[in-house]
Amino acid sequence: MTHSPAQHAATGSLFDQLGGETAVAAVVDLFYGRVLADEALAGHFTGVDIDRLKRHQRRFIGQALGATRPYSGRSMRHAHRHLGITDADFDRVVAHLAASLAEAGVDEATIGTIAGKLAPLRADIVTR
Ligand code: HEM
Repeated sequence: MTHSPAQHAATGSLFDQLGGETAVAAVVDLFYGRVLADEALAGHFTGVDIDRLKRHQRRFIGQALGATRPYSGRSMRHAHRHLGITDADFDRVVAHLAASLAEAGVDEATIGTIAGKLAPLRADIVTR
């Protein structure tokens, strides 16, 4: 993260507070580093184009944080329905995202806010 959240806390969306596209891209890189290193999850990503996935994830997370540039990928249900994702998988992925945000210097309260935005997606992403 190039800016500490505190420098931006007074203005803008959560996206701007975190440092915009550059900061989100850094978090997404850390996030997939963790996910792909996790033996319990890596199998889901065999054969997946990770660069493309990172691009979509940057846009998706950006939008969830209030960026004006819209996410134009598939719905979460459509993107994940063939993957056989369990509740445990979902929990691991959210934990890796939280750890990546912490590693990038995002404070606990903001991480909680972001996790709260992702929690409702469980019903669309978990398929078994
Ligand atoms: C908060 C939770 C999650 C979010 C916000 C999220 C977000 C996304 C996004 C934006 C895409 C791209 C969709 C597209 O290509 O149009 C995607 C694809 C994908 N996600 Fe997730 N995801 C989440 C949880 C998970 C979990 C728990 C797993 C498996 C352990 C997973 C595995 C995948 C895979 C393998 C793809 C690529 C599918 C393909 O290209 O066929 N995701 N996800």
